[in-house]
Amino acid sequence: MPIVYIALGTNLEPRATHLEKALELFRSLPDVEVKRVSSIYESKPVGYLDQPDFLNLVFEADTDLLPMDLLDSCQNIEQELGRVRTIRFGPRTLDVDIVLYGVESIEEERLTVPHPRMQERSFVLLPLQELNPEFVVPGWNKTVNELVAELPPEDLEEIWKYAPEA
Ligand SMILES: Nc1ncnc2c1ncn2[C@@H]1O[C@H](COP(=O)(O)OP(=O)(O)OP(=O)(O)O)[C@@H](O)[C@H]1O
Ligand SMILES: Nc1nc2c(c(=O)[nH]1)N=C(CO)CN2
Repeated sequence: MPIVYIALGTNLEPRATHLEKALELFRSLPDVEVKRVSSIYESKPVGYLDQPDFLNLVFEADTDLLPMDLLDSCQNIEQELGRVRTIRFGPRTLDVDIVLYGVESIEEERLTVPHPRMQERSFVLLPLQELNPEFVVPGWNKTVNELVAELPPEDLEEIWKYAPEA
């Protein structure tokens, strides 16, 4: 059964509630076993800047779902949390990204894994580093620790860590 890492992000209040609710929905899926959840990280928006700050976390899960079925489940949970897609990279009640699906590299129209922007995102790499620092990321052939070390120093200064989710 592959271990997967899934990233959650939210920048519309109540942000912490959206993360809690999303984890609850993932925990209720019969084919997904949530194993560990990172701390919550707060950071300024990356990309489209004129929007509120984000809360992000990453969780680790075992799953029997094939990648596309896992993506469907992630998108269903996004919908349940009421996300309305407007501006690309813009505000959202919940964004769910599949960061890693075991050691697989996937290039499909609807799904690219490892997530194609993970290596430039402190809000993905820092929570992932908490959970699996020595994991070798397929495609980059670098560990999570090495990818974190390559982030610009300011990206590590402008991100705030809070206690792990219960
Ligand atoms: N690894 C992945 N995880 C989740 N969605 C993915 C992934 N790879 C490709 N996608 C596709 O990306 C599409 C757009 O996703 P979304 O609207 O969440 O982008 P975004 O959140 O604005 O940007 P980003 O993907 O950089 O977080 C989704 O419909 C999905 O099919
Ligand atoms: N800090 C932060 N910035 C972002 C995020 C996010 O989750 N956190 N998600 C984005 C689009 O997916 C764009 N910018």
